[in-house]
Amino acid sequence: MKIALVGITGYAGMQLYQLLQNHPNVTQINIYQHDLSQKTPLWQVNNRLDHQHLAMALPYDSQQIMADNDVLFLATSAGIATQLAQPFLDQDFPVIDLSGDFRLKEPETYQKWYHKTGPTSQNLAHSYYGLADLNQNHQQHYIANPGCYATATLLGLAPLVQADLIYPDSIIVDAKSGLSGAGKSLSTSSHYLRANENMQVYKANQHQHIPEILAQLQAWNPTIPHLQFMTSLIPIDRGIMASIYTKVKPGIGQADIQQAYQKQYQAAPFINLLDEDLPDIKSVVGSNNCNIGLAFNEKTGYLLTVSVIDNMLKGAAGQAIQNMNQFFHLNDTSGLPLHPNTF
Ligand SMILES: NC(=O)C1=CN([C@@H]2O[C@H](COP(=O)(O)OP(=O)(O)OC[C@H]3O[C@@H](n4cnc5c(N)ncnc54)[C@H](OP(=O)(O)O)[C@@H]3O)[C@@H](O)[C@H]2O)C=CC1
Ligand SMILES: CC(=O)N[C@@H](CCC(=O)OP(=O)(O)O)C(=O)O
Repeated sequence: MKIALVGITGYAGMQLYQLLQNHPNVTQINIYQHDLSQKTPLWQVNNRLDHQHLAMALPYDSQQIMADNDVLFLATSAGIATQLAQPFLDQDFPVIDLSGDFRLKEPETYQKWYHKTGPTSQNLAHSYYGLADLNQNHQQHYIANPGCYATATLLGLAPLVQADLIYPDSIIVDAKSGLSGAGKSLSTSSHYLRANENMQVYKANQHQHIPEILAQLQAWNPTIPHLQFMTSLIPIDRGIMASIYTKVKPGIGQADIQQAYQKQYQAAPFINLLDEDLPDIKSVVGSNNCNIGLAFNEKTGYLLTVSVIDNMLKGAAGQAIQNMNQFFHLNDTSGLPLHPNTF
C-alpha cells in the first residue's frame, strides 16, 4: 500500500511516519511538504531525522498525491484540512485527517469552538467520526480522527451511556495531558519554567473537544443533555488520564457496571479493563491501548472511571493507523504497538 503523509514536521506526523515505516502492509511512504518547490532530502525538512535518512520530501500537489498513493494522512494544524480537502472529496479519495476540522457536523459549531472558519456542511456530510474501537463498518472515504481527550473520555463513558446506567446530566470529566498534546509550537503555558513541576488548568469550559464528545454521547444516548469537562496540563511528555465521575442510577451495582464494560469491550484488542485496579499513564505510553479502571462508591452512588491513553498513539497517530487498517480491511492491530514502553 502506498501512503501519502502531510505534516511530518509536527509531532503527530512524525509519530505516524514511525508507525508507517513498521507497518507490514505499507510498501511506500510519500511525504508532501507545503513549503517546498522541489524534491528535498527529508532530514533537511525534519531535523529530528539523521543525515543518513535517505527518504525525500516532495512539494505538495493534490493531483500527484491521488495519482501515486492509496490514502492520504493529514497531520496538520487546525484549519489546514479545511483548505486542502476539496480535490480529495471531489474524487472520493481516502483521507484520514488528524485535525479537528471534519469532526463536527455543523460549521457554526466549528467556528464557535475553534474560532476559525471550517468546512461547509456539504463537505462535513462526507466525513465520518473515526472512533476506531467503537465506530466501524462505514462507507465514507473522509475519516475524521477523534481528538485525544475525546478518545480517552468516550472510551471511558461508552458502556455507561450506551447501557443507560447513569443519570444523563451527571457526567464530570477531569482530564490531564502531557505536553506533546499541544503540538510543537511553544506557548506561555508550555514554556519549561511554567510547565515543569507544575499543573495548569486551561480552556475551562471552552475546550474544543467538548462538542465532539457531546455529539458522540448524544448519538449513543439522546438523553445526555451536556457534560462538565475540564483539562489540565501536567509535566510529562506524553499521555492522558481522564478521570470521569458519573452518578449511577438506583438499583445498579458494581457487578452490573463491570458487566457492561466487559460486554462492550470483549472483542476490542486495544482496550484493557482493569476493573478496580486503577490505571496509570505509564501503563499505556508507547502502546495504542486504552486502559480503563473503575471505583464505585456505594455510599454516594458516584462512579469514578479512569481512562488512560498515549495521546500520540491512541489519541492521534495510532488511532489513525487503526482507521486505515479498518478502511482497507486489514487486521485491526497491524503495525500498532500493543505493549507500553515501561512497566
Ligand atoms: N499532538 C497530539 O497529541 C494530537 C494532535 N492532534 C491534531 O493533529 C494535528 C497535528 O498535531 P501536532 O502534530 O501535534 O501539531 P504540530 O503543531 O506539532 O504540527 C502541525 C503540522 O501542520 C503543518 N502545517 C501547518 N500549516 C500548514 C499548511 N498550510 N499546509 C500544510 N501543512 C501545514 C506543520 O508544518 P510546518 O511546521 O512545516 O508549517 C506541521 O507539520 C493538529 O490538528 C492537532 O490538533 C490530534 C490529536 C492529538
Ligand atoms: C495539551 C494540549 O494542549 N492539548 C491540546 C489537544 C490538541 C488536540 O487534540 O486538538 P484538536 O482538537 O485540534 O485535534 C489542547 O488541549 O488543545
